[in-house]
Amino acid sequence: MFELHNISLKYREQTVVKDVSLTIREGESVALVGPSGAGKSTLLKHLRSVQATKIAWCPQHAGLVPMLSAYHNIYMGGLSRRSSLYNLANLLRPFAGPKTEIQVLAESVELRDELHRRADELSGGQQQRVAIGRALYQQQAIFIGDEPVSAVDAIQADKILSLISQRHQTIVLALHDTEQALRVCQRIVGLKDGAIVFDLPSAQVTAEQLAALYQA
Ligand SMILES: Nc1ncnc2c1ncn2[C@@H]1O[C@H](COP(=O)(O)OP(=O)(O)OP(=O)(O)O)[C@@H](O)[C@H]1O
Repeated sequence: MFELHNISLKYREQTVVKDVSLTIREGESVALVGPSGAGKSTLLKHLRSVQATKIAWCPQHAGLVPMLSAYHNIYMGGLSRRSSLYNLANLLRPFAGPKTEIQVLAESVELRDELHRRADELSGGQQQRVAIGRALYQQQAIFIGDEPVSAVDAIQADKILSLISQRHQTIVLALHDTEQALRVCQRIVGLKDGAIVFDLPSAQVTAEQLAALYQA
């Protein structure tokens, strides 16, 4: 799925990911963990760019269209599967097919009454669940999520992450909550200052390794 060899990534003159090598195989679930600014988002964006057509993408900031309903924002995940004419007509009056699909999807991310409300009238957690719905509606094999459940309560977060796992062959997530990362992903990649500090099966990651990652 991904094979990076000694990759460095920079913004203007500043290198923020340094000499990283990382291979991710089909079927793996991988969590990137590490302190703020470690380079997790930058690395995820790079992974997204190398497999652009195969990725369901859930960014850190939901990036919803504020004046459109939750329904239409989720529908956007499937835009590329349909013609422009179909998409335009569906914007004016939703067709039965996508309407049913999106209702079912919305239920699965615990959005029921919110589906026809404007995105900018939803809470942060509701907006994040719309963004997850939009990513799920992309119906791709690989899910890349940058803190996809950071604004959702712990019980909902676990349910949503297991839904994401069920629906994708391969998942790569940046997660701040290391316990959640250990629960959800089989493999943990610890990043610090743009470099990989450890890359281990979840069962082998120790509390000391995690603590060291977050020490200044
Ligand atoms: N668009 C940008 N332009 C310039 N520098 C950036 C940009 N985005 C991120 N950076 C810098 O790159 C470094 C890595 O940022 P990145 O967002 O990848 O970290 P992160 O581990 O995802 O952090 P967080 O957990 O806070 O989201 C940081 O020093 C950040 O300031």
